[in-house]
Amino acid sequence: MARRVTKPRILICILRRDVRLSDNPIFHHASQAFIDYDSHPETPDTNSREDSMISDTEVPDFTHLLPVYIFPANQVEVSGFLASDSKRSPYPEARSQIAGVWRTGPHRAKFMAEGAWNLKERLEGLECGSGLDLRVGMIGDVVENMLQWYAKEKDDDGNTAEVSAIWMTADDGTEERADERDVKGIAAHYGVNVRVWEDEKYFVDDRDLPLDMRSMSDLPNVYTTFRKSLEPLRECPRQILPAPTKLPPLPPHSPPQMGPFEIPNSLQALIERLLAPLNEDPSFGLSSPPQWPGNVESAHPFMGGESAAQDRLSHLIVSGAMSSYKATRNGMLGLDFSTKLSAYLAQGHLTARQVHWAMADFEGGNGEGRGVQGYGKGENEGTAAVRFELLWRDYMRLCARKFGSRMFHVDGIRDTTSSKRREGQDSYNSDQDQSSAKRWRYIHKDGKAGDDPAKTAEVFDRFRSGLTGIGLIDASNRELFLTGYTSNRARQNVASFLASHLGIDWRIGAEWYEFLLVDYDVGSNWGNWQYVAGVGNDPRQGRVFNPIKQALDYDPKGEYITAWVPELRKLQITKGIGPNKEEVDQQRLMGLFQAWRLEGSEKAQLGLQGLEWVEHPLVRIQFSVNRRRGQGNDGRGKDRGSWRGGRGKGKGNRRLGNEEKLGNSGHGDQM
Ligand SMILES: Cc1cc2nc3c(=O)[nH]c(=O)nc-3n(C[C@H](O)[C@H](O)[C@H](O)COP(=O)(O)OP(=O)(O)OC[C@H]3O[C@@H](n4cnc5c(N)ncnc54)[C@H](O)[C@@H]3O)c2cc1C
Repeated sequence: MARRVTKPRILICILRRDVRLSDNPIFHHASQAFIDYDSHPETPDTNSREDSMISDTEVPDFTHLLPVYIFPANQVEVSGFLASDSKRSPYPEARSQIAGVWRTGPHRAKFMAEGAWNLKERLEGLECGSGLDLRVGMIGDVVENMLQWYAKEKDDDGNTAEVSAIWMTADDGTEERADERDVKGIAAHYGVNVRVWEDEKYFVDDRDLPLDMRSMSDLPNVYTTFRKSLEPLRECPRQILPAPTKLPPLPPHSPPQMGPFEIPNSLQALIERLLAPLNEDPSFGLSSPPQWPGNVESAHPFMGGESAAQDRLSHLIVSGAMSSYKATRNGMLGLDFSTKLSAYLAQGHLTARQVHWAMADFEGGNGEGRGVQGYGKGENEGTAAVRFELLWRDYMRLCARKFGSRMFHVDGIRDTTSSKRREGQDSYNSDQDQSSAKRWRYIHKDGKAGDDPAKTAEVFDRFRSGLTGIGLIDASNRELFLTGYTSNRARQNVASFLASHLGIDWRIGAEWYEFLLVDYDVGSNWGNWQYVAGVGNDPRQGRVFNPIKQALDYDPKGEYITAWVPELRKLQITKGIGPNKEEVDQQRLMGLFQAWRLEGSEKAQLGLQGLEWVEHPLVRIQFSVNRRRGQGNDGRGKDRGSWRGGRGKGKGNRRLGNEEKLGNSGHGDQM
């Protein structure tokens, strides 16, 4: 049907962490409104829309849709996009507040670029003239630039194009909410209406939360209480919004990228621009950065984007990995011990309810996975455990909404009374004047813990480089540096080690994770760090992970440690127990877990003698095993041998062993 010839009226959609075509409220409603309008241009039929969220008055009158994905300059370093060497970026470097590390590292920058590019291709593939513009800058600046440009620009017929509305999806991070306020303020100045849609990438839709929880002050401070209020979890998620097949076309003209930046026109060039400033110092400030060991593969070799996310989800169903998830989720090596969906979920390449419905179809026998064990047999242990974990993610997100900048405070979210007192204050840096319940060691100031910030910085450097001398911690930090991923089990140990064994301000660990994680998510990262550091919403405070016992339980053959710490590969940890029979020698395993325990001659033979991390580990954890022959460990925490855990030398190293978190029982508040 021919459209009325009129000046273009543009709906601008700002995309942030909702980089997908399917199950995306913005694209769904833009498509619905457009199709309705296309069939009945004079009397748009708003009643036919599926979702009651959108009312007649809220449907903007638009002829064109301009989706825009913005790399935000405060989170992603954008100086690589400068149009020439002589230009200077108007933005400060995108570095963290305390440790001064990049906020977005190479793994996630690449993943984000792949995600945005994939969406661009998917939109262009609809063949209705749609597409995606990529921009860099602060979100408010980009929007202002666009509104200014449209206010001045004439189209081919001499008409000024008109921006009829701006749509974006809500996000719970403090910076993201500030962006939303900026956009609203700027748009109001230009007389443009802004609609911020519910963020629908979570397991439980906000609109379905129990009434008393909608006001955040009533969000339970304990996950179990939250979960129980929503069970049965399988019945929680809403239906998926279908991917549109037709969208309004891009406007005839769109504002160019504002100077001094320019946007390249291929994915490869986009990635190069993002990585250019990071590549100036590939050691990222470390004196001995981890090097790729041979013969090991990344546990997260996946590329970003909605298409890759759907492929991964489908693989998890048809391979049976989703159904075996409960048994394997505490693993550390390989592709399928856990879902590896976190990065897709964090960037909004995938929604939690898409994961739910893929599993529900399998459980109901009407989806993929025919022939796989459990097909058509309802919820199984694995699929139930995935739902349980997805709800953790929801909970962390709601905590971020509830506690705002308190998520970044050294005392965490526990000190809620003083948090109320200090409401409105940027508490990220307010530790200067607050008395912490715990004395932390800082790298940026004297923490009054008898420490020296310069020394703490050295210790932090060794921690990040995987040179602490504790095998599990070193393997995980090297893996993280090199691949952008490390398992949940390893993350818990690493966070606990920094906060409890080393007594270092947990926030610099969280900043380091923010920099490196491919799946970084503000609520999940800062919430989990707080939880493990003992300043978050763990109902049992003061738990400390013993990385030796944890290694014994979850890496009983030392495979994970030797994969990432190749210096230890030649250490023979088995002994003969009969003709052609071998078993792991627990005493030698202890040498793998902490190399300082090896005999001098053995260290010399293995080339370990004289290495700082071997001779002078950051912490020595006294731990011995007394295992009867033949009583092995099944690698999933079912250790039946006896052991004695003792007090280590590091400060803050308290209540090791018995007080550590439960194994993989799946009970209580375990993450
Ligand atoms: C110190 C620390 C920092 C963390 N930082 C992040 C982060 O920045 N982003 C992030 O997504 N997760 C974070 N986690 C949680 C968890 O480690 C990862 O979600 C998980 O390891 C990702 O791998 P997966 O997708 O294979 O997880 P799976 O084990 O397959 O779990 C399925 C999904 O459930 C969710 N999930 C699982 N565990 C948790 C949890 N403890 N908290 C919140 N969601 C969870 C994730 O979305 C995950 O993709 C952190 C955990 C710790 C201890």
